[in-house]
Amino acid sequence: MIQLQQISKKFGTFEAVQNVTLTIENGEIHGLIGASGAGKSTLLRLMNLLEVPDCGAVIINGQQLTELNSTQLREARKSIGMIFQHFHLVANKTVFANVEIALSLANYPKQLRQARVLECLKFVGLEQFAQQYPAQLSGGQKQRVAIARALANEPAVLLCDEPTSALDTNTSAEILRVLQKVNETLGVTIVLVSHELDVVKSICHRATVMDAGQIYETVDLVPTGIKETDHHPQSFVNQLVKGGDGHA
Ligand SMILES: Nc1ncnc2c1ncn2[C@@H]1O[C@H](COP(=O)(O)OP(=O)(O)OP(=O)(O)O)[C@@H](O)[C@H]1O
Repeated sequence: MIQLQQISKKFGTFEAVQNVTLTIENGEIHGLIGASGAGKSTLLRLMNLLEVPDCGAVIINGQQLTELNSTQLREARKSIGMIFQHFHLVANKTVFANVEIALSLANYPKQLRQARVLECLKFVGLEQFAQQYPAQLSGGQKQRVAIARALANEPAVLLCDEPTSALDTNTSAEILRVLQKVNETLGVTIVLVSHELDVVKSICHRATVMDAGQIYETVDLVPTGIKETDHHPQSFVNQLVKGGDGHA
């Protein structure tokens, strides 16, 4: 369970997050949605203390992160994975090495690392790309590597900051399907920041709408499912010329 209790964060005099209290249950996919600048990313980064709150408590599965020293925080962060809009892969390392980094940073036993990396790459469908470099991959493949890296230490929570915003509709659907599999088969709690309503509606069980650094409302959702998009070239022509729904 993720518990945010009356947390606030200022940048200079600007209050990016103001007195937010929110509980996210284990096993949920929870969306954070709102206009640009509403404070979604800041709130997400407060959940693993990438941003340190000015006041309030961040409690993950009973552990109050805001009270930990740096060694304890490093240990606690093993159970909180994170992915980003622009993937944040290391360009001069192979796909395999990118995932392995997470294990070495966590002092995962050396003799078990290779098997664990391959297991994570297999989970995201990329085991055959282990020796490629990020530049040789599509955006969707890069995001899948980032997911494999985030899963390496078997996190209980996965924080996702606009994970599909740099991707086209079909690739976005592919990543949402992987995130749903992470939630359903591994039981990982997911917090998903997005400015796209369709993304949140497709896989989230609840969503929190943010406005000007505060929670406007939290709502229950019934996920609508991930929609396939028709990418036949005629569908693009139809959308361009007729402003239709894209179905040829
Ligand atoms: N490190 C920082 N230093 C100064 N201001 C910041 C910093 N990080 C965020 N802000 C400001 O805090 C506000 C909230 O930013 P945040 O990125 O959390 O919003 P957001 O809802 O995720 O918006 P977007 O979708 O545009 O990323 C913005 O006005 C932003 O400029």
